Amino acid sequence: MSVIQTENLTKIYGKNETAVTALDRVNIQIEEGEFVAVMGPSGCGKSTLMHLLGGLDKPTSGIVRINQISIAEMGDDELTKLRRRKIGFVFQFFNLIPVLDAAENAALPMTLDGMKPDLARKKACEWLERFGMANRMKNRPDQLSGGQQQRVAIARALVADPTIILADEPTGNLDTHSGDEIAGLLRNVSNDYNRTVIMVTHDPRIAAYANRIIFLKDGSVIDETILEKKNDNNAGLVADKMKKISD
Ligand SMILES: Nc1ncnc2c1ncn2[C@@H]1O[C@H](COP(=O)(O)OP(=O)(O)OP(=O)(O)O)[C@@H](O)[C@H]1O
Repeated sequence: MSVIQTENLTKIYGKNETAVTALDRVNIQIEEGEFVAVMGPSGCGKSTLMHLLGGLDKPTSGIVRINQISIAEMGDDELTKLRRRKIGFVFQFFNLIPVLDAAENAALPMTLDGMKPDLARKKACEWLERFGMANRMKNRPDQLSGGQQQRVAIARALVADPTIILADEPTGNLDTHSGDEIAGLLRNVSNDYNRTVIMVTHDPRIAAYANRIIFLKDGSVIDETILEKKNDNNAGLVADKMKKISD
């Protein structure tokens, strides 16, 4: 059953002569537990798509369904609950709070949602331990490497137990080695914990960790590739496709 589905999803910024069509009748369907990468040249609409899927912005026309329910039909309370509990967000620049330690940062969505700090911290620590951060719980962000900070941000995205993770260029601010580790971690989150992960990236090597790649150009889906198994040739295949699209 699809967890996310769009129907003729369209977003136009501005009006009249300044109007920009960022997404043009996009139809995608994403199943439970999939790890999908979204790729395409700069300005093709990747971030716009993520914002609409996460209910952070509204489409000009068309529909986003999460677990078969159109988010346009949700009231404000329901939409807030969806964003807080059903969807976890991961960003390029981690967005951690400098004065909080790793566990407090990862626990934040639960403490903001009214959970007792001790219990929220326990839940956050469980995810941090799974991500190899057991001895870093009390470190503040400035005492952590970029890759470690992104692990904290991913733990924060998962702490409320959402089924969907939306990651916008999660490796964009990391070196090659840390980028690989984070992409591998997101793949494990999808495979081992049955979360649906959608990740924007411009890096073919990172996209090759996904099970499926959706290619966007000028606001439209122009191609899709299913990657059956992780292997060393996938990044090359994806890079070739990207080059063809960009030419
Ligand atoms: N708030 C906005 N107002 C006007 N135009 C916008 C706005 N946000 C995005 N756009 C335009 O919509 C198009 C799609 O932008 P979007 O950020 O979704 O692309 P992207 O594929 O994520 O790009 P990049 O890879 O460079 O981050 C671009 O032409 C962009 O300039």
